[in-house]
Amino acid sequence: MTIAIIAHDGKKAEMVQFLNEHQDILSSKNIKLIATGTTGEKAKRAGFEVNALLSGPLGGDAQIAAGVAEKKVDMVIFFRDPLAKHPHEPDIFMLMRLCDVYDVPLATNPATAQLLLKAL
Ligand SMILES: O=C(CO)COP(=O)(O)O
Repeated sequence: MTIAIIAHDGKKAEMVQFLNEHQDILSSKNIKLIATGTTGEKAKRAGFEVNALLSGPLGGDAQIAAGVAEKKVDMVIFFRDPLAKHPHEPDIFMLMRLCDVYDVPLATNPATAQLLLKAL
């Protein structure tokens, strides 16, 4: 299955920590990771194999949204920063909307993401 990982700047450290804490699941279940650009680079530097797409503000969220619509993405882990403004807010809402349209599990914080991974 393909899991998309995305983190806003204020949440990238939390994402890397989350990935490290769940390394066993993420590397043992035939899971492929895709990510927005900068999140993907950080995950790669932490030792994960990730397909890094465009950076979020440059269309990365939109690429992942397209993957959801094309049924190529099975789960989205998106650590959003609710205390920051984002110039690409419309893309962020599009991604979340399409997860609801296509009934794709979407976790927007580590507690929910942990529950989703445990359910695999
Ligand atoms: O902006 C993002 C999600 O909306 C994340 O993009 P980056 O991973 O490229 O920073």
